[in-house]
Amino acid sequence: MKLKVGLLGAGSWGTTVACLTAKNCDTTIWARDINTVKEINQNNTNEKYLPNAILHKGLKASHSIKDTVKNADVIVMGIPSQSFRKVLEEAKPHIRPWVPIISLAKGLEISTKMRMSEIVEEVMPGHPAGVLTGPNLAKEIHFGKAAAAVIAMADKSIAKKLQTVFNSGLFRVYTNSDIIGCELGGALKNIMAIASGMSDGANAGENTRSALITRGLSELTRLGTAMGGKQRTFAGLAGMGDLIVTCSSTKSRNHHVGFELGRGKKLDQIINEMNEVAEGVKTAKVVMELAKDYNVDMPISNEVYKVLYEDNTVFEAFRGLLTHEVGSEKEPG
Ligand SMILES: NC(=O)C1=CN([C@@H]2O[C@H](COP(=O)(O)OP(=O)(O)OC[C@H]3O[C@@H](n4cnc5c(N)ncnc54)[C@H](O)[C@@H]3O)[C@@H](O)[C@H]2O)C=CC1
Ligand SMILES: O=C(CO)COP(=O)(O)O
Repeated sequence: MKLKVGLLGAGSWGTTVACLTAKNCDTTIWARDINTVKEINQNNTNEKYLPNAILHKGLKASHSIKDTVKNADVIVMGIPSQSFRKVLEEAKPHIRPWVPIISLAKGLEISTKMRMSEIVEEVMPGHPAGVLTGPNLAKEIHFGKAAAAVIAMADKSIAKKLQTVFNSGLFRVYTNSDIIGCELGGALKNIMAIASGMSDGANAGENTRSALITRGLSELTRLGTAMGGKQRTFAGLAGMGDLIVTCSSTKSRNHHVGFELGRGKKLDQIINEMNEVAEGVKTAKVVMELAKDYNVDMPISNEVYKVLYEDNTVFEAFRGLLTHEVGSEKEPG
């Protein structure tokens, strides 16, 4: 018998992942907007988030969280980080005991500095928590371009079972037991993507972008390992892989925010003009606090933060980076 997936959140990635799981499992997706529910059920489209895409014909949409999760064998959370807890709490009374809960989100909760799997453990103790992450631009995957991802869970046997839920011909899902590293890789690379976008928007050049990616990897690995992630994870799909794609692609929303900042637009205007989330904008706040808590030097994140929240210009950010002491590449600084 096919497993049943209940997926909460019908944005671009939630809808894309629902189409992937619909190939292997009975999948129901919850959308908070009734028009999105009708559109998915009647037309097999979700134009707001996946323009010109035809969704999997077997995918069902629901406007009821209860109906989406009550019979599910796996819950997938396609909700951005700042709303993740609220939606999970709404779903909680209807989720069956011990059902695994997999996060798709790449961010940290501002008020608590928590990772999404920590929120799952707090709200729903006893349920295996995991994350699906990696270099996965929704708009490419939906249109059938090959990609690889990681499912990270503490329990290897459950991760192995869930591999079969998400894996398909063109979407290759590896397992990893380092959930801390995988979640942090996904959250921290978004800030580097804003930095890289700023550099591209200001026409700084491709050598600059490459330097930002490489030093960004070093920076996120420093914080990530201090917080308990494994060094190897940051060199894998959830770290370097995701960092490269998000820092180099104009399809990335975080890169887009940085690009527009680099062209001189104000953050409020950029956000108001987008109808999708760029998680790095909020994660930058949390990361500056974590850098202090763990006493880790994060020069790129610090400059991004000052552009986002202290009215610094992109020019000042680059000057800040260029005047930062140049250490040895081998040293942590
Ligand atoms: N789009 C992509 O290519 C990828 C996105 N992600 C991550 O997946 C997560 C979800 O992102 P997307 O689907 O891309 O975002 P999106 O901006 O396309 O859509 C967000 C969805 O969440 C819903 N939502 C937002 N706040 C809500 C609330 N308070 N209550 C209920 N629903 C709410 C929206 O209605 C929308 O359906 C993010 O953390 C993102 O970083 C991860 C990999 C790839
Ligand atoms: O995480 C992503 C690709 O792996 C998507 O990045 P953005 O949220 O910046 O679009």
